Amino acid sequence: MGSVLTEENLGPIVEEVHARCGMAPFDLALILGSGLGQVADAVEDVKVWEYRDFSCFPAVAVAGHAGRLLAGTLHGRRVLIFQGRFHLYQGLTAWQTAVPVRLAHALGCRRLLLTNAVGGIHPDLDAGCFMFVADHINVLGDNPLRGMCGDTFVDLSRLYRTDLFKSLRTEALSHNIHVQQGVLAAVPGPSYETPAEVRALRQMGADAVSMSLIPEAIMAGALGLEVVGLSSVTNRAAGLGTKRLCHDEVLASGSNTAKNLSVLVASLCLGWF
Ligand SMILES: O=P(O)(O)O[C@H]1O[C@H](CO)[C@@H](O)[C@H]1O
Ligand SMILES: Nc1nc2[nH]cnc2c(=O)[nH]1
Repeated sequence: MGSVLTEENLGPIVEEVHARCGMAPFDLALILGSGLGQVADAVEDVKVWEYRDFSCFPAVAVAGHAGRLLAGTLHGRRVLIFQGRFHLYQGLTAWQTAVPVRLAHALGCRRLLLTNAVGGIHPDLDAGCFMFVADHINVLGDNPLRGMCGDTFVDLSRLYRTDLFKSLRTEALSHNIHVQQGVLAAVPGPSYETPAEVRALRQMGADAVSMSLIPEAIMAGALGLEVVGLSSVTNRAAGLGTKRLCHDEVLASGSNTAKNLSVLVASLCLGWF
Protein backbone atom coordinates (compact mmCIF):
# COMPACT_ATOMS: atom_id res chain seq x y z
CA MET A 1 0.00 0.00 0.00
CA GLY A 2 1.61 3.23 -1.12
CA SER A 3 0.91 6.62 0.35
CA VAL A 4 0.58 10.05 -1.20
CA LEU A 5 1.18 11.54 2.25
CA THR A 6 4.95 11.31 2.36
CA GLU A 7 7.85 9.29 1.04
CA GLU A 8 8.80 6.26 3.11
CA ASN A 9 11.48 3.74 2.26
CA LEU A 10 11.52 0.70 4.54
CA GLY A 11 13.73 -1.29 2.14
CA PRO A 12 17.11 -0.53 3.73
CA ILE A 13 15.80 -1.40 7.21
CA VAL A 14 14.31 -4.68 5.97
CA GLU A 15 17.65 -5.58 4.34
CA GLU A 16 19.57 -4.67 7.52
CA VAL A 17 17.29 -6.79 9.74
CA HIS A 18 17.43 -9.72 7.30
CA ALA A 19 21.25 -9.47 7.23
CA ARG A 20 21.49 -9.79 11.02
CA CYS A 21 18.46 -11.97 11.79
CA GLY A 22 17.91 -14.08 8.65
CA MET A 23 15.02 -14.01 6.22
CA ALA A 24 12.46 -16.01 8.23
CA PRO A 25 9.32 -13.99 9.00
CA PHE A 26 8.85 -12.78 12.59
CA ASP A 27 6.08 -14.44 14.59
CA LEU A 28 5.04 -11.38 16.56
CA ALA A 29 5.66 -7.62 16.75
CA LEU A 30 5.28 -5.82 20.06
CA ILE A 31 5.03 -2.06 20.54
CA LEU A 32 5.85 -0.94 24.10
CA GLY A 33 4.34 2.29 25.39
CA SER A 34 5.30 4.84 28.04
CA GLY A 35 7.22 3.30 30.93
CA LEU A 36 6.70 -0.24 29.59
CA GLY A 37 10.07 -0.73 27.88
CA GLN A 38 11.33 -3.21 30.51
CA VAL A 39 9.15 -5.93 28.97
CA ALA A 40 11.90 -6.24 26.33
CA ASP A 41 14.49 -7.26 28.97
CA ALA A 42 13.40 -10.90 28.59
CA VAL A 43 14.30 -11.08 24.87
CA GLU A 44 17.09 -13.59 24.08
CA ASP A 45 19.64 -13.56 21.25
CA VAL A 46 18.78 -9.89 20.88
CA LYS A 47 19.84 -7.58 18.05
CA VAL A 48 19.35 -3.84 18.60
CA TRP A 49 18.89 -0.80 16.34
CA GLU A 50 18.33 2.85 17.29
CA TYR A 51 15.33 4.54 15.68
CA ARG A 52 17.58 7.52 14.94
CA ASP A 53 19.50 5.29 12.51
CA PHE A 54 16.33 4.71 10.48
CA SER A 55 15.90 7.59 8.00
CA CYS A 56 12.15 7.00 7.59
CA PHE A 57 11.44 6.94 11.32
CA PRO A 58 10.24 10.21 12.93
CA ALA A 59 13.17 11.85 14.73
CA VAL A 60 11.25 13.06 17.75
CA ALA A 61 11.14 11.21 21.06
CA VAL A 62 9.24 11.29 24.34
CA ALA A 63 10.51 10.58 27.87
CA GLY A 64 9.94 6.91 28.70
CA HIS A 65 10.48 5.78 25.12
CA ALA A 66 13.96 4.32 24.47
CA GLY A 67 13.60 4.66 20.69
CA ARG A 68 15.05 1.22 19.91
CA LEU A 69 14.06 -1.73 17.74
CA LEU A 70 14.96 -5.15 19.18
CA ALA A 71 14.82 -8.49 17.35
CA GLY A 72 15.23 -11.80 19.11
CA THR A 73 13.43 -14.67 20.81
CA LEU A 74 10.75 -14.29 23.47
CA HIS A 75 9.16 -17.42 24.96
CA GLY A 76 10.23 -19.37 21.89
CA ARG A 77 8.77 -16.85 19.45
CA ARG A 78 10.77 -14.84 16.91
CA VAL A 79 9.83 -11.28 17.89
CA LEU A 80 10.31 -7.68 16.89
CA ILE A 81 9.98 -5.26 19.80
CA PHE A 82 9.56 -1.51 19.29
CA GLN A 83 10.79 0.07 22.55
CA GLY A 84 8.98 3.36 22.15
CA ARG A 85 6.21 4.58 19.92
CA PHE A 86 5.11 7.76 18.16
CA HIS A 87 2.20 10.07 18.92
CA LEU A 88 0.23 12.75 17.11
CA TYR A 89 1.17 15.25 19.84
CA GLN A 90 4.77 15.00 18.63
CA GLY A 91 3.61 16.93 15.57
CA LEU A 92 3.11 13.77 13.52
CA THR A 93 0.25 12.53 11.37
CA ALA A 94 -1.55 9.31 12.31
CA TRP A 95 0.09 7.76 9.22
CA GLN A 96 3.58 8.65 10.51
CA THR A 97 2.85 7.21 13.98
CA ALA A 98 2.08 3.85 12.35
CA VAL A 99 5.51 3.42 10.68
CA PRO A 100 6.49 0.60 13.10
CA VAL A 101 3.46 -1.39 11.94
CA ARG A 102 4.39 -1.01 8.27
CA LEU A 103 7.94 -2.12 9.07
CA ALA A 104 6.73 -5.16 11.04
CA HIS A 105 4.47 -6.10 8.11
CA ALA A 106 7.38 -5.70 5.66
CA LEU A 107 9.35 -8.12 7.87
CA GLY A 108 6.66 -10.78 7.53
CA CYS A 109 4.93 -10.20 10.86
CA ARG A 110 1.24 -11.09 10.91
CA ARG A 111 0.54 -10.62 14.64
CA LEU A 112 0.82 -7.32 16.49
CA LEU A 113 0.67 -6.81 20.27
CA LEU A 114 0.13 -3.15 21.15
CA THR A 115 0.66 -1.81 24.66
CA ASN A 116 0.21 1.66 26.10
CA ALA A 117 -0.32 3.60 29.31
CA VAL A 118 -3.87 4.79 29.87
CA GLY A 119 -6.12 6.68 32.24
CA GLY A 120 -8.79 4.50 33.78
CA ILE A 121 -12.41 5.64 33.34
CA HIS A 122 -14.35 2.45 34.21
CA PRO A 123 -14.82 2.32 38.01
CA ASP A 124 -12.84 -0.94 38.25
CA LEU A 125 -9.84 0.37 36.29
CA ASP A 126 -7.45 1.66 38.92
CA ALA A 127 -3.70 2.22 38.54
CA GLY A 128 -2.02 -1.19 38.34
CA CYS A 129 -4.90 -2.83 36.44
CA PHE A 130 -4.81 -3.86 32.78
CA MET A 131 -7.38 -3.46 30.05
CA PHE A 132 -7.60 -5.87 27.12
CA VAL A 133 -8.81 -3.71 24.23
CA ALA A 134 -12.09 -5.08 22.87
CA ASP A 135 -12.85 -2.05 20.70
CA HIS A 136 -11.83 1.60 20.33
CA ILE A 137 -13.23 5.10 19.90
CA ASN A 138 -10.99 7.26 17.70
CA VAL A 139 -11.30 10.90 18.72
CA LEU A 140 -7.81 11.75 17.43
CA GLY A 141 -9.23 13.65 14.48
CA ASP A 142 -6.96 11.70 12.14
CA ASN A 143 -6.77 8.27 10.57
CA PRO A 144 -3.51 6.50 9.55
CA LEU A 145 -5.06 5.48 6.21
CA ARG A 146 -5.87 9.09 5.22
CA GLY A 147 -4.19 9.90 1.92
CA MET A 148 -3.10 6.33 1.23
CA CYS A 149 -3.67 4.64 -2.11
CA GLY A 150 -5.65 1.45 -2.65
CA ASP A 151 -8.74 0.11 -0.89
CA THR A 152 -8.64 1.95 2.44
CA PHE A 153 -12.34 1.46 3.34
CA VAL A 154 -11.39 -1.11 5.96
CA ASP A 155 -13.98 -2.94 8.10
CA LEU A 156 -12.88 -2.57 11.75
CA SER A 157 -15.79 -4.47 13.31
CA ARG A 158 -13.53 -7.40 14.26
CA LEU A 159 -10.19 -5.58 14.55
CA TYR A 160 -9.04 -6.94 17.92
CA ARG A 161 -8.51 -10.68 18.70
CA THR A 162 -11.06 -10.63 21.54
CA ASP A 163 -11.22 -14.47 21.42
CA LEU A 164 -7.81 -14.51 23.18
CA PHE A 165 -9.13 -12.70 26.26
CA LYS A 166 -10.58 -15.75 28.07
CA SER A 167 -7.28 -17.65 28.29
CA LEU A 168 -5.34 -14.47 29.08
CA ARG A 169 -7.72 -13.67 31.95
CA THR A 170 -7.34 -17.18 33.37
CA GLU A 171 -3.55 -16.80 33.36
CA ALA A 172 -3.80 -13.30 34.85
CA LEU A 173 -6.03 -14.48 37.70
CA SER A 174 -3.54 -17.23 38.55
CA HIS A 175 -0.98 -14.44 39.08
CA ASN A 176 -3.43 -12.16 40.92
CA ILE A 177 -3.32 -9.66 38.03
CA HIS A 178 -6.49 -7.65 37.30
CA VAL A 179 -7.28 -7.57 33.58
CA GLN A 180 -10.67 -6.77 32.07
CA GLN A 181 -11.95 -6.17 28.56
CA GLY A 182 -12.89 -2.64 27.61
CA VAL A 183 -13.18 0.14 25.08
CA LEU A 184 -10.18 2.39 24.54
CA ALA A 185 -10.51 6.03 23.48
CA ALA A 186 -7.62 8.09 22.16
CA VAL A 187 -7.34 11.89 22.15
CA PRO A 188 -4.62 13.90 20.36
CA GLY A 189 -2.99 15.29 23.54
CA PRO A 190 -0.45 16.23 24.82
CA SER A 191 -2.63 17.84 27.48
CA TYR A 192 -4.65 15.35 29.50
CA GLU A 193 -8.45 15.47 29.31
CA THR A 194 -10.63 17.78 31.34
CA PRO A 195 -13.04 16.14 33.81
CA ALA A 196 -15.89 17.13 31.48
CA GLU A 197 -14.18 15.38 28.56
CA VAL A 198 -13.72 12.25 30.67
CA ARG A 199 -17.44 12.30 31.55
CA ALA A 200 -18.26 12.70 27.83
CA LEU A 201 -15.95 9.81 26.90
CA ARG A 202 -17.67 7.66 29.53
CA GLN A 203 -21.04 8.56 28.02
CA MET A 204 -19.65 7.49 24.63
CA GLY A 205 -18.75 4.08 26.10
CA ALA A 206 -15.02 4.48 26.77
CA ASP A 207 -13.50 2.51 29.67
CA ALA A 208 -10.02 4.04 29.37
CA VAL A 209 -8.36 6.90 27.55
CA SER A 210 -4.93 7.29 25.88
CA MET A 211 -3.18 9.29 23.20
CA SER A 212 -2.02 6.33 21.13
CA LEU A 213 -2.46 2.69 20.04
CA ILE A 214 -5.48 3.31 17.79
CA PRO A 215 -3.56 4.52 14.71
CA GLU A 216 -1.26 1.47 14.88
CA ALA A 217 -4.26 -0.86 15.29
CA ILE A 218 -6.09 0.62 12.27
CA MET A 219 -2.95 0.36 10.11
CA ALA A 220 -2.46 -3.24 11.25
CA GLY A 221 -6.07 -4.06 10.39
CA ALA A 222 -5.64 -2.52 6.93
CA LEU A 223 -2.50 -4.64 6.37
CA GLY A 224 -4.26 -7.84 7.48
CA LEU A 225 -2.41 -8.32 10.77
CA GLU A 226 -4.06 -9.89 13.83
CA VAL A 227 -4.15 -7.30 16.64
CA VAL A 228 -4.17 -7.49 20.42
CA GLY A 229 -4.24 -4.31 22.52
CA LEU A 230 -3.15 -4.45 26.16
CA SER A 231 -3.35 -1.19 28.12
CA SER A 232 -1.64 -0.59 31.45
CA VAL A 233 -3.77 1.63 33.66
CA THR A 234 -1.31 4.11 35.16
CA ASN A 235 -3.78 6.50 36.73
CA ARG A 236 -7.44 7.37 37.16
CA ALA A 237 -8.53 9.70 34.35
CA ALA A 238 -9.00 13.41 35.02
CA GLY A 239 -11.67 14.18 37.61
CA LEU A 240 -11.87 10.57 38.83
CA GLY A 241 -8.79 10.48 41.03
CA THR A 242 -7.09 12.67 43.57
CA LYS A 243 -3.56 12.75 42.09
CA ARG A 244 -2.38 15.51 39.76
CA LEU A 245 -1.85 14.09 36.26
CA CYS A 246 1.74 14.22 34.99
CA HIS A 247 3.92 12.18 32.61
CA ASP A 248 6.50 11.38 35.28
CA GLU A 249 3.73 9.77 37.34
CA VAL A 250 2.57 7.82 34.28
CA LEU A 251 6.13 6.59 33.63
CA ALA A 252 6.66 5.56 37.26
CA SER A 253 3.30 3.80 37.37
CA GLY A 254 3.90 2.14 33.99
CA SER A 255 7.29 0.91 35.14
CA ASN A 256 5.66 -0.60 38.25
CA THR A 257 3.27 -2.60 36.06
CA ALA A 258 5.95 -3.82 33.61
CA LYS A 259 6.57 -7.06 35.57
CA ASN A 260 2.87 -8.00 35.44
CA LEU A 261 2.68 -6.93 31.80
CA SER A 262 5.55 -9.34 31.07
CA VAL A 263 3.43 -12.17 32.54
CA LEU A 264 0.55 -11.26 30.23
CA VAL A 265 2.87 -10.95 27.21
CA ALA A 266 4.31 -14.40 27.97
CA SER A 267 0.79 -15.85 28.11
CA LEU A 268 -0.05 -14.32 24.74
CA CYS A 269 3.24 -15.52 23.19
CA LEU A 270 2.26 -19.07 24.17
CA GLY A 271 -1.49 -18.93 23.59
CA TRP A 272 -1.78 -16.88 20.40
CA PHE A 273 -0.23 -19.32 17.93
O1 LIG B 1 0.52 5.85 24.74
P1 LIG B 1 1.77 5.75 25.53
O2 LIG B 1 2.98 6.10 24.78
O3 LIG B 1 1.87 4.47 26.26
O4 LIG B 1 1.70 6.89 26.64
C1 LIG B 1 0.60 7.49 27.23
O5 LIG B 1 1.13 8.25 28.30
C2 LIG B 1 1.52 9.53 27.83
C3 LIG B 1 0.92 10.56 28.75
O6 LIG B 1 1.55 10.55 30.01
C4 LIG B 1 0.96 9.66 26.42
O7 LIG B 1 1.98 9.43 25.49
C5 LIG B 1 -0.05 8.55 26.36
O8 LIG B 1 -0.28 8.09 25.05
N1 LIG C 1 -5.19 10.59 27.28
C1 LIG C 1 -4.60 10.06 28.36
N2 LIG C 1 -3.53 9.25 28.18
C2 LIG C 1 -2.97 8.71 29.28
N3 LIG C 1 -1.90 7.88 29.41
C3 LIG C 1 -1.73 7.61 30.71
N4 LIG C 1 -2.65 8.26 31.45
C4 LIG C 1 -3.44 8.95 30.57
C5 LIG C 1 -4.57 9.80 30.73
O1 LIG C 1 -5.06 10.05 31.85
N5 LIG C 1 -5.12 10.32 29.59
